[in-house]
Amino acid sequence: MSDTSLSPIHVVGAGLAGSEAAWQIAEAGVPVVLHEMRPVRMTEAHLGQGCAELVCSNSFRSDDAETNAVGLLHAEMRRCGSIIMRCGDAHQVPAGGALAVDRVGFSDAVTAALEAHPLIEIRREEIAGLPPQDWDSVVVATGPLTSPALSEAIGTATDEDSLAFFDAIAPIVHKDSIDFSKAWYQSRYDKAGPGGTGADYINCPLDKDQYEAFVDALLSGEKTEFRDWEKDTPYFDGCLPIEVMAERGRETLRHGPMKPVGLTNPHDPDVKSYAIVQLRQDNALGTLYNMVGFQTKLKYGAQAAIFRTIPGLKNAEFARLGGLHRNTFLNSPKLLDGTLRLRAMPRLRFAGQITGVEGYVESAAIGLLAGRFAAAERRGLTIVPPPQTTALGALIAHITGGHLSEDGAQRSFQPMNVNFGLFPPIDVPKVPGKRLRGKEKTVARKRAMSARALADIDAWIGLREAAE
Ligand SMILES: Cc1cc2nc3c(=O)[nH]c(=O)nc-3n(C[C@H](O)[C@H](O)[C@H](O)COP(=O)(O)OP(=O)(O)OC[C@H]3O[C@@H](n4cnc5c(N)ncnc54)[C@H](O)[C@@H]3O)c2cc1C
Repeated sequence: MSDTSLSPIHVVGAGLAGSEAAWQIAEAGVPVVLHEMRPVRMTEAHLGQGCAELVCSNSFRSDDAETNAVGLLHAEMRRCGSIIMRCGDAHQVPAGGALAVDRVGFSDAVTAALEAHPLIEIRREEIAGLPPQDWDSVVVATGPLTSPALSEAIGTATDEDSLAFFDAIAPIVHKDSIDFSKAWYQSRYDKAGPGGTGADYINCPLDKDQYEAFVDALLSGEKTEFRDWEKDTPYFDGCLPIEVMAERGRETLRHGPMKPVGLTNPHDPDVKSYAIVQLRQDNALGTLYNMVGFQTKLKYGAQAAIFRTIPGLKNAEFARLGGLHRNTFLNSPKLLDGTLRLRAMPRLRFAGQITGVEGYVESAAIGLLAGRFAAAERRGLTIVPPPQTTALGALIAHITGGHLSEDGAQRSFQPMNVNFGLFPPIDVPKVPGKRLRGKEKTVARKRAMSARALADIDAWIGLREAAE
Protein backbone atom coordinates (compact mmCIF):
# COMPACT_ATOMS: atom_id res chain seq x y z
CA MET A 1 0.00 0.00 0.00
CA SER A 2 2.98 2.37 0.50
CA ASP A 3 3.73 4.65 -2.41
CA THR A 4 7.06 6.42 -2.15
CA SER A 5 6.37 8.23 -5.45
CA LEU A 6 3.83 10.34 -3.55
CA SER A 7 5.33 13.61 -2.35
CA PRO A 8 5.51 13.82 1.41
CA ILE A 9 3.05 15.41 3.79
CA HIS A 10 4.76 17.71 6.29
CA VAL A 11 3.72 17.54 9.93
CA VAL A 12 4.90 20.38 12.17
CA GLY A 13 5.23 19.47 15.86
CA ALA A 14 5.87 15.98 17.28
CA GLY A 15 3.61 16.33 20.31
CA LEU A 16 0.53 14.22 21.03
CA ALA A 17 -1.28 15.31 17.86
CA GLY A 18 1.67 15.54 15.45
CA SER A 19 3.05 12.12 16.44
CA GLU A 20 -0.36 10.52 15.91
CA ALA A 21 -0.91 12.39 12.61
CA ALA A 22 2.50 11.31 11.27
CA TRP A 23 1.82 7.71 12.25
CA GLN A 24 -1.60 7.62 10.59
CA ILE A 25 -0.25 9.17 7.38
CA ALA A 26 2.63 6.72 7.20
CA GLU A 27 0.37 3.77 8.00
CA ALA A 28 -1.82 4.88 5.08
CA GLY A 29 1.22 4.47 2.85
CA VAL A 30 2.15 8.12 2.38
CA PRO A 31 5.62 9.51 3.21
CA VAL A 32 5.87 12.04 6.04
CA VAL A 33 8.42 14.61 7.14
CA LEU A 34 7.89 15.38 10.83
CA HIS A 35 9.42 18.69 11.96
CA GLU A 36 10.00 19.08 15.72
CA MET A 37 11.81 22.09 17.15
CA ARG A 38 12.96 20.45 20.38
CA PRO A 39 15.79 20.27 21.45
CA VAL A 40 16.92 23.13 19.14
CA ARG A 41 14.27 25.34 20.72
CA MET A 42 12.31 24.37 23.84
CA THR A 43 8.83 25.41 25.02
CA GLU A 44 8.13 26.74 28.52
CA ALA A 45 6.79 23.33 29.61
CA HIS A 46 8.59 20.52 27.74
CA LEU A 47 11.66 19.10 29.48
CA GLY A 48 13.15 16.76 26.88
CA GLN A 49 13.28 16.00 23.20
CA GLY A 50 11.03 12.93 23.07
CA CYS A 51 7.95 12.84 20.87
CA ALA A 52 4.55 13.04 22.61
CA GLU A 53 6.01 14.35 25.88
CA LEU A 54 3.32 14.75 28.57
CA VAL A 55 3.92 18.19 30.01
CA CYS A 56 1.90 17.89 33.23
CA SER A 57 -0.33 15.11 34.54
CA ASN A 58 0.45 11.57 33.37
CA SER A 59 -3.21 10.61 33.02
CA PHE A 60 -5.26 9.88 29.92
CA ARG A 61 -8.26 10.02 32.29
CA SER A 62 -11.02 7.41 32.52
CA ASP A 63 -10.60 4.21 30.53
CA ASP A 64 -14.27 3.27 30.93
CA ALA A 65 -15.55 2.91 27.36
CA GLU A 66 -19.13 2.22 28.44
CA THR A 67 -20.09 5.25 30.47
CA ASN A 68 -17.32 7.82 30.01
CA ALA A 69 -16.76 9.85 26.85
CA VAL A 70 -12.96 9.95 27.08
CA GLY A 71 -12.88 6.20 27.77
CA LEU A 72 -15.00 5.77 24.65
CA LEU A 73 -12.55 7.95 22.71
CA HIS A 74 -9.72 5.62 23.88
CA ALA A 75 -11.64 2.64 22.53
CA GLU A 76 -12.31 4.28 19.17
CA MET A 77 -8.69 5.35 18.79
CA ARG A 78 -7.47 1.83 19.58
CA ARG A 79 -9.72 0.55 16.78
CA CYS A 80 -8.14 3.11 14.42
CA GLY A 81 -4.63 1.84 15.16
CA SER A 82 -3.59 4.81 17.31
CA ILE A 83 0.12 4.87 18.19
CA ILE A 84 -0.61 7.07 21.23
CA MET A 85 -3.05 4.52 22.65
CA ARG A 86 -0.80 1.57 21.76
CA CYS A 87 2.16 3.10 23.62
CA GLY A 88 -0.10 4.36 26.44
CA ASP A 89 -1.46 0.85 27.01
CA ALA A 90 2.04 -0.61 26.92
CA HIS A 91 3.32 1.84 29.56
CA GLN A 92 0.39 2.19 31.93
CA VAL A 93 0.87 2.63 35.66
CA PRO A 94 -1.80 1.84 38.29
CA ALA A 95 -4.39 4.63 38.59
CA GLY A 96 -7.78 3.23 39.64
CA GLY A 97 -10.29 3.60 36.82
CA ALA A 98 -8.00 5.91 34.87
CA LEU A 99 -5.39 5.12 32.23
CA ALA A 100 -2.20 6.73 33.52
CA VAL A 101 1.21 6.15 31.96
CA ASP A 102 4.88 6.21 32.81
CA ARG A 103 5.68 9.43 30.97
CA VAL A 104 9.26 8.57 30.02
CA GLY A 105 8.54 5.02 28.88
CA PHE A 106 5.53 6.26 26.92
CA SER A 107 7.35 9.06 25.12
CA ASP A 108 10.37 6.82 24.39
CA ALA A 109 8.09 4.21 22.86
CA VAL A 110 6.30 6.75 20.61
CA THR A 111 9.67 8.20 19.52
CA ALA A 112 11.08 4.75 18.75
CA ALA A 113 8.00 3.74 16.73
CA LEU A 114 8.12 6.91 14.64
CA GLU A 115 11.88 6.69 14.10
CA ALA A 116 11.59 3.07 13.00
CA HIS A 117 8.80 3.68 10.47
CA PRO A 118 10.22 3.53 6.92
CA LEU A 119 7.93 6.30 5.68
CA ILE A 120 8.69 8.81 8.47
CA GLU A 121 11.62 11.20 8.50
CA ILE A 122 12.06 13.34 11.64
CA ARG A 123 13.78 16.70 11.27
CA ARG A 124 14.76 18.64 14.38
CA GLU A 125 14.05 22.23 13.38
CA GLU A 126 11.71 25.09 14.18
CA ILE A 127 9.31 26.16 11.45
CA ALA A 128 9.62 29.85 12.24
CA GLY A 129 6.90 31.27 10.01
CA LEU A 130 4.36 29.97 7.51
CA PRO A 131 5.56 26.68 5.96
CA PRO A 132 7.25 27.12 2.53
CA GLN A 133 4.92 27.49 -0.46
CA ASP A 134 6.09 24.27 -2.06
CA TRP A 135 4.80 22.21 0.86
CA ASP A 136 1.38 21.53 -0.59
CA SER A 137 0.02 19.52 2.35
CA VAL A 138 0.96 20.43 5.91
CA VAL A 139 -0.47 19.38 9.28
CA VAL A 140 0.27 22.08 11.87
CA ALA A 141 0.25 20.45 15.31
CA THR A 142 2.36 22.83 17.34
CA GLY A 143 0.14 22.87 20.41
CA PRO A 144 -0.68 25.38 23.10
CA LEU A 145 2.94 26.55 23.25
CA THR A 146 3.42 27.11 19.52
CA SER A 147 6.64 29.07 19.02
CA PRO A 148 6.00 32.82 18.73
CA ALA A 149 7.34 33.16 15.16
CA LEU A 150 4.88 30.56 13.87
CA SER A 151 1.91 31.72 15.95
CA GLU A 152 2.39 35.30 14.75
CA ALA A 153 2.48 34.13 11.14
CA ILE A 154 -0.70 32.09 11.66
CA GLY A 155 -2.32 35.12 13.33
CA THR A 156 -1.53 37.25 10.31
CA ALA A 157 -2.69 34.58 7.84
CA THR A 158 -6.02 34.16 9.63
CA ASP A 159 -6.51 37.85 10.26
CA GLU A 160 -7.43 37.05 13.86
CA ASP A 161 -6.13 38.36 17.14
CA SER A 162 -4.87 35.05 18.49
CA LEU A 163 -6.88 34.30 21.59
CA ALA A 164 -4.88 33.11 24.53
CA PHE A 165 -6.09 31.86 27.88
CA PHE A 166 -4.38 30.53 30.97
CA ASP A 167 -3.98 27.05 32.36
CA ALA A 168 -2.06 26.02 35.42
CA ILE A 169 -0.18 22.80 36.24
CA ALA A 170 -0.11 20.79 39.48
CA PRO A 171 2.90 20.01 41.71
CA ILE A 172 4.66 16.61 41.86
CA VAL A 173 5.87 15.19 45.20
CA HIS A 174 8.59 12.61 45.97
CA LYS A 175 6.76 9.68 47.57
CA ASP A 176 9.46 8.98 50.14
CA SER A 177 8.89 12.45 51.62
CA ILE A 178 5.23 11.65 52.43
CA ASP A 179 4.36 10.75 56.03
CA PHE A 180 2.40 7.49 55.97
CA SER A 181 1.51 7.72 59.64
CA LYS A 182 -1.00 10.32 58.37
CA ALA A 183 -1.49 9.39 54.69
CA TRP A 184 -2.76 6.10 53.25
CA TYR A 185 -3.20 4.27 49.94
CA GLN A 186 -6.72 3.86 48.57
CA SER A 187 -8.60 4.47 45.33
CA ARG A 188 -11.95 6.19 45.65
CA TYR A 189 -14.57 3.50 46.38
CA ASP A 190 -11.67 1.00 46.16
CA LYS A 191 -12.17 0.98 42.39
CA ALA A 192 -9.49 -1.18 40.76
CA GLY A 193 -9.96 -0.11 37.12
CA PRO A 194 -7.87 -1.47 34.23
CA GLY A 195 -4.36 -1.55 35.71
CA GLY A 196 -5.03 -0.72 39.35
CA THR A 197 -5.31 -2.49 42.67
CA GLY A 198 -8.01 -0.42 44.36
CA ALA A 199 -5.30 1.24 46.44
CA ASP A 200 -3.58 3.37 43.84
CA TYR A 201 -3.86 6.89 45.26
CA ILE A 202 -2.17 8.40 48.28
CA ASN A 203 -4.69 10.23 50.47
CA CYS A 204 -4.08 13.02 52.96
CA PRO A 205 -6.95 13.85 55.35
CA LEU A 206 -7.89 17.29 56.70
CA ASP A 207 -10.25 18.04 59.59
CA LYS A 208 -12.50 21.11 59.54
CA ASP A 209 -10.01 23.47 61.23
CA GLN A 210 -7.18 22.35 58.96
CA TYR A 211 -9.37 22.80 55.89
CA GLU A 212 -10.48 26.30 56.91
CA ALA A 213 -6.88 27.33 57.59
CA PHE A 214 -5.83 25.85 54.25
CA VAL A 215 -8.50 27.83 52.38
CA ASP A 216 -7.45 31.03 54.20
CA ALA A 217 -3.82 30.41 53.23
CA LEU A 218 -4.78 29.86 49.57
CA LEU A 219 -6.80 33.06 49.52
CA SER A 220 -4.05 35.16 51.04
CA GLY A 221 -1.06 33.35 49.42
CA GLU A 222 1.10 35.31 47.02
CA LYS A 223 0.06 34.72 43.39
CA THR A 224 1.94 35.19 40.15
CA GLU A 225 0.67 38.53 38.86
CA PHE A 226 -0.67 38.96 35.36
CA ARG A 227 0.74 41.65 33.16
CA ASP A 228 -1.80 44.28 32.07
CA TRP A 229 -2.51 42.84 28.63
CA GLU A 230 -3.03 39.41 30.15
CA LYS A 231 -5.67 40.46 32.65
CA ASP A 232 -8.71 39.76 30.46
CA THR A 233 -7.41 36.30 29.55
CA PRO A 234 -9.93 33.75 30.80
CA TYR A 235 -9.30 30.36 32.42
CA PHE A 236 -10.47 27.11 30.96
CA ASP A 237 -13.02 25.90 33.51
CA GLY A 238 -11.79 22.29 33.61
CA CYS A 239 -8.34 23.35 34.79
CA LEU A 240 -8.96 26.10 37.31
CA PRO A 241 -6.15 26.85 39.75
CA ILE A 242 -7.10 25.76 43.27
CA GLU A 243 -6.83 29.29 44.63
CA VAL A 244 -9.32 30.46 41.96
CA MET A 245 -11.65 27.64 42.99
CA ALA A 246 -11.26 28.72 46.63
CA GLU A 247 -12.21 32.27 45.63
CA ARG A 248 -15.47 30.94 44.23
CA GLY A 249 -16.60 29.76 47.66
CA ARG A 250 -15.13 28.22 50.81
CA GLU A 251 -16.80 24.86 50.11
CA THR A 252 -15.83 24.66 46.43
CA LEU A 253 -12.66 22.63 47.01
CA ARG A 254 -14.48 20.21 49.33
CA HIS A 255 -16.85 19.47 46.45
CA GLY A 256 -14.03 19.40 43.90
CA PRO A 257 -10.47 18.04 44.14
CA MET A 258 -10.62 17.75 47.95
CA LYS A 259 -13.91 15.85 48.19
CA PRO A 260 -13.78 13.32 51.05
CA VAL A 261 -16.16 10.69 49.61
CA GLY A 262 -15.43 7.00 48.93
CA LEU A 263 -12.36 6.99 51.20
CA THR A 264 -11.79 5.77 54.78
CA ASN A 265 -8.78 6.81 56.84
CA PRO A 266 -7.32 3.57 58.31
CA HIS A 267 -5.45 5.59 60.96
CA ASP A 268 -8.77 6.89 62.29
CA PRO A 269 -11.54 4.78 60.71
CA ASP A 270 -14.36 6.14 62.88
CA VAL A 271 -13.74 9.79 62.02
CA LYS A 272 -14.93 11.08 58.68
CA SER A 273 -12.36 13.37 57.07
CA TYR A 274 -13.65 16.86 56.30
CA ALA A 275 -11.57 17.08 53.12
CA ILE A 276 -9.00 14.83 51.42
CA VAL A 277 -6.10 15.60 49.09
CA GLN A 278 -5.30 12.81 46.62
CA LEU A 279 -1.95 12.12 44.94
CA ARG A 280 -1.64 9.92 41.88
CA GLN A 281 1.36 7.85 40.80
CA ASP A 282 3.34 9.77 38.18
CA ASN A 283 6.12 7.41 37.05
CA ALA A 284 6.54 3.68 36.55
CA LEU A 285 8.97 3.43 39.45
CA GLY A 286 6.28 4.77 41.76
CA THR A 287 8.66 7.31 43.25
CA LEU A 288 6.74 10.43 42.19
CA TYR A 289 3.13 11.39 42.86
CA ASN A 290 1.20 14.36 41.50
CA MET A 291 -1.32 16.32 43.53
CA VAL A 292 -4.61 15.67 41.75
CA GLY A 293 -6.44 18.86 40.75
CA PHE A 294 -3.87 21.08 42.47
CA GLN A 295 -2.92 23.20 39.48
CA THR A 296 -1.95 26.60 40.82
CA LYS A 297 -0.54 30.02 40.05
CA LEU A 298 0.68 30.58 43.61
CA LYS A 299 4.29 31.70 43.78
CA TYR A 300 6.73 28.83 44.41
CA GLY A 301 7.52 29.86 48.01
CA ALA A 302 3.83 30.15 48.89
CA GLN A 303 3.05 26.78 47.27
CA ALA A 304 5.65 24.89 49.25
CA ALA A 305 4.64 26.55 52.53
CA ILE A 306 0.89 26.07 52.04
CA PHE A 307 1.01 22.51 50.71
CA ARG A 308 3.24 21.45 53.63
CA THR A 309 0.35 22.33 55.98
CA ILE A 310 -1.54 19.34 54.55
CA PRO A 311 -1.32 16.38 56.98
CA GLY A 312 1.17 13.87 55.55
CA LEU A 313 2.94 16.50 53.45
CA LYS A 314 4.71 18.34 56.27
CA ASN A 315 8.11 17.32 54.91
CA ALA A 316 7.10 17.02 51.29
CA GLU A 317 9.85 17.40 48.71
CA PHE A 318 8.58 18.67 45.41
CA ALA A 319 9.96 17.28 42.15
CA ARG A 320 8.14 20.07 40.39
CA LEU A 321 5.98 22.91 41.64
CA GLY A 322 2.83 24.09 39.91
CA GLY A 323 2.86 26.93 37.43
CA LEU A 324 1.07 28.95 34.80
CA HIS A 325 1.08 28.53 31.10
CA ARG A 326 -0.52 30.28 28.19
CA ASN A 327 -2.62 28.53 25.61
CA THR A 328 -3.10 29.59 22.01
CA PHE A 329 -5.86 28.24 19.85
CA LEU A 330 -7.69 29.09 16.66
CA ASN A 331 -11.28 30.20 16.36
CA SER A 332 -11.76 26.89 14.57
CA PRO A 333 -15.51 26.97 13.87
CA LYS A 334 -14.89 30.08 11.79
CA LEU A 335 -11.45 29.35 10.35
CA LEU A 336 -11.38 25.61 9.60
CA ASP A 337 -13.40 23.53 7.16
CA GLY A 338 -14.92 20.14 8.00
CA THR A 339 -11.64 18.34 7.30
CA LEU A 340 -9.55 20.68 9.49
CA ARG A 341 -8.11 22.74 6.60
CA LEU A 342 -7.63 26.45 7.01
CA ARG A 343 -10.30 27.95 4.75
CA ALA A 344 -7.98 30.81 3.80
CA MET A 345 -5.06 28.50 2.97
CA PRO A 346 -6.27 24.92 2.40
CA ARG A 347 -2.75 23.47 2.08
CA LEU A 348 -2.56 23.94 5.87
CA ARG A 349 -4.48 21.54 8.06
CA PHE A 350 -4.51 21.93 11.87
CA ALA A 351 -4.47 19.30 14.60
CA GLY A 352 -4.26 19.04 18.37
CA GLN A 353 -4.84 21.60 21.05
CA ILE A 354 -4.34 24.51 18.65
CA THR A 355 -7.72 23.56 17.11
CA GLY A 356 -9.48 24.17 20.42
CA VAL A 357 -9.71 20.69 21.87
CA GLU A 358 -8.40 20.21 25.37
CA GLY A 359 -6.37 17.32 26.74
CA TYR A 360 -3.77 14.79 25.68
CA VAL A 361 -6.24 12.26 24.33
CA GLU A 362 -8.42 14.78 22.50
CA SER A 363 -5.31 16.37 20.95
CA ALA A 364 -4.08 12.98 19.74
CA ALA A 365 -7.59 12.18 18.45
CA ILE A 366 -7.65 15.27 16.26
CA GLY A 367 -4.12 14.38 15.11
CA LEU A 368 -5.44 10.96 14.15
CA LEU A 369 -8.21 12.51 12.05
CA ALA A 370 -5.99 15.18 10.46
CA GLY A 371 -3.47 12.49 9.51
CA ARG A 372 -6.12 10.26 7.97
CA PHE A 373 -7.70 13.17 6.09
CA ALA A 374 -4.36 14.42 4.72
CA ALA A 375 -3.37 10.90 3.61
CA ALA A 376 -6.72 10.29 1.91
CA GLU A 377 -6.45 13.62 0.10
CA ARG A 378 -2.93 12.80 -1.09
CA ARG A 379 -4.10 9.42 -2.37
CA GLY A 380 -7.05 10.94 -4.23
CA LEU A 381 -9.65 9.32 -1.99
CA THR A 382 -12.85 10.99 -0.81
CA ILE A 383 -12.58 12.23 2.76
CA VAL A 384 -15.46 11.06 4.93
CA PRO A 385 -15.32 12.42 8.50
CA PRO A 386 -16.54 10.02 11.21
CA PRO A 387 -20.23 10.39 12.12
CA GLN A 388 -21.10 12.69 15.02
CA THR A 389 -22.51 9.70 16.91
CA THR A 390 -18.88 8.63 17.58
CA ALA A 391 -16.53 10.32 20.05
CA LEU A 392 -14.11 11.20 17.23
CA GLY A 393 -16.97 12.59 15.17
CA ALA A 394 -18.51 14.51 18.08
CA LEU A 395 -15.19 16.16 18.82
CA ILE A 396 -14.43 17.27 15.27
CA ALA A 397 -18.01 18.38 14.72
CA HIS A 398 -17.71 20.61 17.77
CA ILE A 399 -14.54 22.35 16.65
CA THR A 400 -15.44 22.68 12.99
CA GLY A 401 -18.98 23.85 13.36
CA GLY A 402 -20.85 22.50 16.37
CA HIS A 403 -20.02 25.43 18.56
CA LEU A 404 -22.44 28.28 18.02
CA SER A 405 -21.38 31.87 18.32
CA GLU A 406 -23.47 34.77 17.15
CA ASP A 407 -22.22 36.84 14.28
CA GLY A 408 -20.48 39.93 15.52
CA ALA A 409 -20.55 38.71 19.11
CA GLN A 410 -17.29 38.47 21.04
CA ARG A 411 -15.54 35.20 20.25
CA SER A 412 -16.90 32.61 22.63
CA PHE A 413 -15.28 29.39 21.38
CA GLN A 414 -13.41 27.75 24.25
CA PRO A 415 -11.28 24.59 24.41
CA MET A 416 -13.34 21.50 25.04
CA ASN A 417 -12.80 18.05 26.48
CA VAL A 418 -14.80 15.28 24.86
CA ASN A 419 -18.13 14.76 26.66
CA PHE A 420 -21.49 13.17 26.01
CA GLY A 421 -23.03 16.62 25.58
CA LEU A 422 -21.35 16.74 22.14
CA PHE A 423 -23.16 13.61 20.94
CA PRO A 424 -26.60 13.61 19.28
CA PRO A 425 -29.32 12.54 21.77
CA ILE A 426 -30.48 8.93 21.96
CA ASP A 427 -33.59 7.29 23.36
CA VAL A 428 -32.86 5.37 26.53
CA PRO A 429 -33.55 1.69 25.85
CA LYS A 430 -36.58 0.39 27.72
CA VAL A 431 -36.08 -2.28 30.38
CA PRO A 432 -39.17 -4.52 30.51
CA GLY A 433 -41.10 -4.06 33.77
CA LYS A 434 -38.82 -1.26 35.01
CA ARG A 435 -39.01 2.53 34.79
CA LEU A 436 -35.50 3.98 34.83
CA ARG A 437 -34.99 7.26 36.69
CA GLY A 438 -32.21 9.61 37.79
CA LYS A 439 -28.69 8.19 37.81
CA GLU A 440 -29.80 4.81 36.45
CA LYS A 441 -31.35 6.52 33.45
CA THR A 442 -28.22 8.65 32.86
CA VAL A 443 -25.99 5.57 32.96
CA ALA A 444 -28.34 3.69 30.59
CA ARG A 445 -28.23 6.65 28.18
CA LYS A 446 -24.41 6.75 28.25
CA ARG A 447 -24.21 3.01 27.65
CA ALA A 448 -26.55 3.33 24.68
CA MET A 449 -24.53 6.22 23.25
CA SER A 450 -21.29 4.25 23.66
CA ALA A 451 -22.71 1.14 21.98
CA ARG A 452 -23.97 3.26 19.10
CA ALA A 453 -20.58 4.98 18.82
CA LEU A 454 -18.58 1.76 18.69
CA ALA A 455 -20.86 0.26 16.03
CA ASP A 456 -20.62 3.47 14.00
CA ILE A 457 -16.84 3.77 14.28
CA ASP A 458 -16.47 0.20 13.03
CA ALA A 459 -18.67 1.04 10.05
CA TRP A 460 -16.59 4.19 9.38
CA ILE A 461 -13.32 2.23 9.53
CA GLY A 462 -14.89 -0.31 7.15
CA LEU A 463 -15.80 2.46 4.70
CA ARG A 464 -12.20 3.57 4.50
CA GLU A 465 -10.93 0.06 4.03
CA ALA A 466 -13.46 -0.47 1.23
CA ALA A 467 -12.22 2.68 -0.54
CA GLU A 468 -8.65 1.36 -0.72
C1 LIG B 1 1.79 23.32 30.82
C2 LIG B 1 0.67 22.51 30.28
C3 LIG B 1 0.06 21.57 31.07
C4 LIG B 1 -0.96 20.77 30.55
N1 LIG B 1 -1.47 19.80 31.34
C5 LIG B 1 -2.32 18.90 30.81
C6 LIG B 1 -2.74 17.78 31.59
O1 LIG B 1 -2.36 17.63 32.73
N2 LIG B 1 -3.58 16.90 31.02
C7 LIG B 1 -4.02 17.03 29.73
O2 LIG B 1 -4.76 16.16 29.26
N3 LIG B 1 -3.65 18.09 28.99
C8 LIG B 1 -2.81 19.03 29.49
N4 LIG B 1 -2.42 20.10 28.76
C9 LIG B 1 -3.09 20.39 27.52
C10 LIG B 1 -2.76 19.61 26.24
O3 LIG B 1 -3.55 18.51 26.16
C11 LIG B 1 -1.37 19.24 26.04
O4 LIG B 1 -0.64 20.41 25.91
C12 LIG B 1 -1.13 18.36 24.79
O5 LIG B 1 0.21 18.01 24.82
C13 LIG B 1 -1.49 19.04 23.48
O6 LIG B 1 -1.10 18.25 22.40
P1 LIG B 1 -0.55 18.92 21.06
O7 LIG B 1 -0.02 17.83 20.23
O8 LIG B 1 -1.59 19.80 20.50
O9 LIG B 1 0.66 19.86 21.54
P2 LIG B 1 2.07 19.42 22.18
O10 LIG B 1 1.97 18.08 22.78
O11 LIG B 1 2.50 20.57 23.02
O12 LIG B 1 3.02 19.32 20.91
C14 LIG B 1 3.38 20.43 20.13
C15 LIG B 1 4.79 20.19 19.63
O13 LIG B 1 5.10 21.19 18.67
C16 LIG B 1 6.44 21.64 18.86
N5 LIG B 1 6.52 22.98 18.26
C17 LIG B 1 5.94 24.12 18.68
N6 LIG B 1 6.19 25.12 17.80
C18 LIG B 1 6.95 24.59 16.80
C19 LIG B 1 7.51 25.11 15.61
N7 LIG B 1 7.34 26.39 15.25
N8 LIG B 1 8.25 24.28 14.81
C20 LIG B 1 8.43 22.97 15.14
N9 LIG B 1 7.91 22.42 16.26
C21 LIG B 1 7.16 23.22 17.08
C22 LIG B 1 6.62 21.58 20.37
O14 LIG B 1 7.97 21.49 20.72
C23 LIG B 1 5.84 20.31 20.72
O15 LIG B 1 6.64 19.17 20.69
C24 LIG B 1 -1.41 20.95 29.23
C25 LIG B 1 -0.82 21.91 28.45
C26 LIG B 1 0.23 22.67 28.94
C27 LIG B 1 0.88 23.68 28.06
